[in-house]
Amino acid sequence: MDTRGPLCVGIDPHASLLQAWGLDDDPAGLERFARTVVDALADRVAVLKPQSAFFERFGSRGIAVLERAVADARAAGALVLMDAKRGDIGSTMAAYAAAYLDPSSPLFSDAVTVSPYLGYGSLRPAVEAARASGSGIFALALTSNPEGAEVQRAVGADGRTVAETVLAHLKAENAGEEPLGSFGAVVGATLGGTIAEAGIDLETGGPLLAPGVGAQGATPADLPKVFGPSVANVVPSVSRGVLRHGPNAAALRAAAGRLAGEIGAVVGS
Ligand SMILES: O=c1ccn([C@@H]2O[C@H](COP(=O)(O)O)[C@@H](O)[C@H]2O)c(=O)[nH]1
Repeated sequence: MDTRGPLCVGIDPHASLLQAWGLDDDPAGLERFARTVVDALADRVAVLKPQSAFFERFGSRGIAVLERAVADARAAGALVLMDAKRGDIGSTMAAYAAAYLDPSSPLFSDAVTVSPYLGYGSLRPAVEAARASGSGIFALALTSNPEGAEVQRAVGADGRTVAETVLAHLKAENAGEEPLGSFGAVVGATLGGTIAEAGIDLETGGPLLAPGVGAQGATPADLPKVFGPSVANVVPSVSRGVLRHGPNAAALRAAAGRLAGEIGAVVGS
C-alpha cells in the first residue's frame, strides 16, 4: 500500500465479461482472461483478488488456471488476496487454511477471505496458519450487499452487533502490530454513513477491504463518509469497474490508474 497505493483489483471472470472480451466461456477463455489481467496490472496495483467462484465453475481446469494466476501475480510483485470466503468448523477450517495459507500449497496466497459466521473461534486454524506463514485473513464484518445487515447488525446478549464482535476479535489479533496487522476486515464501500451512525469502531489495527466501488455503486468519493478516520487503512476493491475496460491492456491500466488517482485524492496516499 505504501509503495503502490491501496487499490485492489478483482479478477472476476464473469461469463458476460468473457463474452465482452471476445473469449469463449471455457477454460481456455478463462486462462486468457486471467493472464491478461495479471500481465496488465500485477506490476502496479497493491493487491489482485481472484474470485475463486469464477474459477471453480470450470472444475479442475479452472483451478489450474487459478493456480497459475496466483503464482504469476505474486511473481510480478502483487499481493494476492484469494476471495474464497471460507468458513467451517475448526477441523475443516484447518484444511482450508492448508489450501490457502500454507506456502507448500499450489494455491498459497498472501491472504484469504474467511467467513466468521460459524463463530469467530472456528477461524483459529486460519489465524494460526497465517501467523506461521506471514500471510493474512480478511474476515467478513460488514459486507457490501444489503442482505448482510440482518446477520451482521443483529445485536448479541452483550449489546454489541455481530459485526462489532468480529471487529473486536480482529483488533485483538492485531494488537501490538505496527503499522497494520495481518488480520483484516471486509467492510463494504456501499454502506454510506450507516457505520458512523451506528457508532461502529473500525479501528482494528488491520486493513479494511472495501468492495463495492464501481459496479455496486460506490465511488472513491464515498470512502471518507463510510470509513471516517479509518479511511487510511482502507483497501478499496474494484472488479467489474476495471475489468469492463478490457481486454486491451493499456485500457485496463488506464482504468486502474484513474481509480488509483481518485482513491489517492481521498485517502491521502
Ligand atoms: O462484501 C463483499 C465481499 C466480497 N465481495 C466480492 O468483491 C467483488 C466485487 O466485485 P465488483 O465487480 O467490483 O462488484 C466480488 O468478487 C464479490 O464477490 C463483495 O462484493 N462484497
